[in-house]
Amino acid sequence: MQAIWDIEHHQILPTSRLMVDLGLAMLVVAAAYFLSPLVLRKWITDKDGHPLPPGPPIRYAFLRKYAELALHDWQQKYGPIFSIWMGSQLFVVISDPHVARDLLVTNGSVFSTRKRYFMKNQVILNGRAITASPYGDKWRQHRRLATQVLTPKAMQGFANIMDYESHILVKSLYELGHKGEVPVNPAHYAGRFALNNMLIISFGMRTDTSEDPLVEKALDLAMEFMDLTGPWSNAVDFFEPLQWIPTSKRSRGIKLHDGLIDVYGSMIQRFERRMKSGEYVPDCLVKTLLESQEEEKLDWEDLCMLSAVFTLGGVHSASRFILVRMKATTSGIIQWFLALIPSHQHIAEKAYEELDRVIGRERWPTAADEPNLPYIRAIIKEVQRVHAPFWFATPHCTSQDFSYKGTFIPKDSVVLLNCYSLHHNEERYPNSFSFLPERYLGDDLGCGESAKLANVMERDHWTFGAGRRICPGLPAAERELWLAISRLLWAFKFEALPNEPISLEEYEGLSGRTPLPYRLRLVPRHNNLAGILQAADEVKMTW
Ligand code: HEM
Repeated sequence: MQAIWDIEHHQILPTSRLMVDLGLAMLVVAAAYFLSPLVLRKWITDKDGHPLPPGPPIRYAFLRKYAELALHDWQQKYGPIFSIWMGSQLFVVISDPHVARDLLVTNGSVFSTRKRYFMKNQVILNGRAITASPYGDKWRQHRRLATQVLTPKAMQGFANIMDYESHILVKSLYELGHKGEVPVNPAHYAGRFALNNMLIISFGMRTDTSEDPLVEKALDLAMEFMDLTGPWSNAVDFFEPLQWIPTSKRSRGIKLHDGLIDVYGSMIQRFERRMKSGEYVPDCLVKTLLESQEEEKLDWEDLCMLSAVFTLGGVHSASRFILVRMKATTSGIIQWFLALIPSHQHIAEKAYEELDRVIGRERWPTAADEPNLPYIRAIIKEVQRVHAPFWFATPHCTSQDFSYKGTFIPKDSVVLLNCYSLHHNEERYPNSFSFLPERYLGDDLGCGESAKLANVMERDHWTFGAGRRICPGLPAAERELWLAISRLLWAFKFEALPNEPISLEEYEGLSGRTPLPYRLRLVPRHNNLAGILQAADEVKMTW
């Protein structure tokens, strides 16, 4: 039998006994580690003795598959603000509109930085791309540059192309569906719609076919980004020693970072060549960045990451897409809308009534019609409430200690906006688990204006986050969603397939959520559709 020399007691121990002792010691250490919140919750207080927000007495290594359900249970048990430990990271979870306003908006100077998530913010985005930047001058500078092309006024410059893209979306689905005879999975086309809109805003270009190699590359990168990031998905973010182990996931993160620099870097170089040769280039993010690069002291990685996050972020959240050649599929708000509507025919009927009455059948809705179609607006808001793509927005982080209503929120806490519970607040949204667009009738505000309301209980929803980090792409996203959804409703009836139920409960994605793949029939509502769709053919834009 193998033996080992025990230095302290000067005796030989059998290896098996030593292994058992070691195993036991490790168990004790692990138990002490995972149960330490029992003690820490008493120890960690502010100078006035206020404890952390209440929460479970153990540390978690992972949460169950649909983490929002765990958080919803906890908010029912612990209240509107609670705390949990994921590994070594303390999370403070906000589930109430007043608390969200008090902390993220009123005290935005404390609650607006980002945790240096190892995978997303360090390895992949390297602290850049606005979303990964710590709160401070660099973040302010990058956000200011980016929002120049995203203001509602700047959106006017992209109005025609967004209009055109929604045309192509409806046309593609019409052709694919053969007048409702062939069931369609709309995800790829919805994704291409969003991708083209973002490419126009970022690079002043679009893809002309859904098999475009550029789309393929961008989709690959976006899929990988979604797989690798997420507020709860990476143990490596919460157990720091794991960050030093060269795992395959870590290698994928590094490869993705390099891929983003490669793909977006070469797109920027091509754009720059055109600019320098005197060729016409449209106003867009990359033009703004290149023109101000020297003055703003932007390095190459800044340029690549800013343009990448716009393209990926916009597509990623505005309407997920599908990689048809692989089994992986994704989708977003447009996907959820199309998943919901076949089982809510009475809502579709009301929408048709409004469209026929206000718009008629000789033309279809435009951006200018939005104020006159309150029911369609209400449908879009309700889809965003019931199926927000990110149940936890993007986590914020505290930059200093903060005391709030008898609780203590330490510096470096990750602060999570629990949109699932916020969106199922029965006081604000009676019958909150039902899809009821009527609840938004009379709400004439856009999401950006609604987020500024003094009475936070009147805010429409929290899908775009809150406070100083609120999504800067909101005007673009709203315009896109309006054009796509109002036109889809004008054009089609939506029918589920008898033997292919569409799940509204299950979903895919860790950092964002999209429905499981499904098919439906899109039946033209009237004969005028064909005529209107003939008016625009695909435009090939070279660059
Ligand atoms: C339906 C579509 C979209 C949804 C639901 C969405 C949602 C979000 C959310 C929840 C955040 C985090 C906010 C926070 O930290 O409180 C965010 C941030 C961000 N979004 Fe969006 N977004 C959408 C579309 C877009 C588009 C179209 C763009 C670009 C054109 C964009 C660019 C960004 C950027 C750059 C950030 C980071 C902001 C910062 O950290 O300061 N998003 N978005």
